[in-house]
Amino acid sequence: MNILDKIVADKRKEVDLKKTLITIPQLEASVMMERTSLSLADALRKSNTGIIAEHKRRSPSKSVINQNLNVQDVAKGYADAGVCGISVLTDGKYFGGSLDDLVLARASVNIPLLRKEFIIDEYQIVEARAYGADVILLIAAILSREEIKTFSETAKSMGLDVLLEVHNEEELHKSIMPSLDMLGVNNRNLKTFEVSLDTSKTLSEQIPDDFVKVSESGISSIEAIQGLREFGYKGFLIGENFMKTDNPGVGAKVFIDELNK
Ligand SMILES: O=C(O)c1ccccc1NCC(=O)[C@H](O)[C@H](O)COP(=O)(O)O
Repeated sequence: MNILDKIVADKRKEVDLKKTLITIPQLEASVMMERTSLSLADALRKSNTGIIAEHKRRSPSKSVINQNLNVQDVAKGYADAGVCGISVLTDGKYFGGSLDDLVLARASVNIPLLRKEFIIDEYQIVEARAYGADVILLIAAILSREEIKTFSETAKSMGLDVLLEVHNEEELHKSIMPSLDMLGVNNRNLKTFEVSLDTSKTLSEQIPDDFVKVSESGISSIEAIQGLREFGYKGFLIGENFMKTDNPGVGAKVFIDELNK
C-alpha cells in the first residue's frame, strides 16, 4: 500500500462518519454558500509572479514542518506578500490541517483559497464551498475519469474553480476535459517522495493551452520558477519553502520581490 492508498482508505472512513454528523442540506445552509467565489485561474492568468502559497504544518514526506504558527497570521502574511492564492491543507491525520483552518483563513483574507484535500466524494466539494473555499483540488491518481468529470462539473456548478493534479502522462490523458480550469503537475513522486521539476517540464507540452498550467511541490528558488516558465507554467504551488521559516509571509514577500526584479 503506498501513501496515497493509505490516505484514501482513511479518508473514506472519515467522510462516511462526517456524513452522519453533518448532512448536505446542513452544509448548504452555510452563509458561505452565498458569497461570490474568487477565481484562482483568473488571478494566475493576470499575475506576473503566479505564486500559490500553502499552509502546511506537516507532511508524510517531511514530518513536522512548522506547528507553531497561527493560520490567520500565515494567511494575512501571504496575502500581504502578494500571492495569487493560498492553499489550505484540511487533512488532519497526515498534514495536521482542518476545516477550521479554512474558515480562519477565509475570515482573514480576500484572495482565492484552495481547499487542499484528498477528494473522493462529492460531499467534500459541498463542504469546501460551505467552509469558504474558492477552488478544489482533484487528484487524478485517486479518481476515475468518470469521477473527475462528475466532481469537476459539480464544483463548477457551485462556482468553484478546479485544479486537477497529475503525476504522469497516463493520469494526464485520462483527465483532460473542459470542466477543469487548471492542470497541476506534482513534482513529488508519491511512492518514493523524490522531487524532480523535470516531471513538470516533461509533461508540459501535452497540456492543452486552454488550461492554466501549475507546477506543484519542491519549488524553492527563483531559478526554478524561471525555468518552469519557459515550459509555459503560470502557477507555482509552494509549501515547505515558506512554511519552514518563522514568518512564512515575510518569506513569500522576499521571494516575490526577488521574482519581480
Ligand atoms: O508533501 C507531501 O509529503 C505529500 C505526501 C503525500 C501526498 C501529498 C503530499 N503533498 C501535497 C502537496 O501537493 C504539497 O503540499 C504541495 O505541492 C507543496 O509542496 P512543497 O512546496 O514541496 O511543500
